[in-house]
Amino acid sequence: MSNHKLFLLRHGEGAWNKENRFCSWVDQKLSDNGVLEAQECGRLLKEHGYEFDRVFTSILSRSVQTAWLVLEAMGQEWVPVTKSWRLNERHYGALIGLNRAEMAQKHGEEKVKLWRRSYDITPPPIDESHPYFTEIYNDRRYNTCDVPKEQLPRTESLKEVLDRLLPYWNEVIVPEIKNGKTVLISAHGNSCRALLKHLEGISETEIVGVTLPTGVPVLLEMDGGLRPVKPRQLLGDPAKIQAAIKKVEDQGKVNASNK
Ligand SMILES: O=C(OP(=O)(O)O)[C@H](O)COP(=O)(O)O
Repeated sequence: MSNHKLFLLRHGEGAWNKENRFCSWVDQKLSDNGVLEAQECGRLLKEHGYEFDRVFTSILSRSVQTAWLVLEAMGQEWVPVTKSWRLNERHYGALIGLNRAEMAQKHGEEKVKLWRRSYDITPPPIDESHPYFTEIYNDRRYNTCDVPKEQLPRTESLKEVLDRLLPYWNEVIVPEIKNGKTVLISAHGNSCRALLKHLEGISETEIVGVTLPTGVPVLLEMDGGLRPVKPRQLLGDPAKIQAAIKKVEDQGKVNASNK
């Protein structure tokens, strides 16, 4: 049997990617540039001749909007799209809304890197006094989850993202892939990193060095047991992809440009 192809995609640039703020569960839309990134991603996938059977997104608008734009650019708008909070971005707790460069100024770049990229460090939880608490937890979308609202996270490490994502991956997405379906997961920087860690067996130390740029599809080819048969491929111009990764890494530096 031929290998399975799985595509992971971090949505196009959102308004807060541009402002260098931890966005997480705040529902920002794509920026104008993010719309272009998603459309360009769809054109690239179409040029390669890829066809999707199923698309999975989080319940945050930027991942849903990206999936729509990609499918539209590919002429595959009819493909079923399924949404789950389990693909949401990592819940950044009390860090939500804060500017990364200002945090680096205050706490040091190393600390910010640990908050952003380590496997098991959990930021302080969000509480009711946080400026975005009500906006997040009063949002109707969180009444639709498969756990009661009170049990939704108030902060998460990458490990905790993987813990809530894995049941959905195993019970909903894996059967589709094993049935021969080609799947696109349009999600977020850290929900995609968590899944990559699981699929590629990346160590807790090595995952710190994995950063995903916005709007760049990651192709994983896997055998029947869903073990990768070759290294992940980031599709597109390698120089542009490296520059985009550096831009995300630099967001945690004191003199990040926010551009
Ligand atoms: O909302 C976020 O990610 P997203 O833009 O992939 O949805 C996070 O704020 C990403 O932040 P990070 O790159 O510091 O982990």
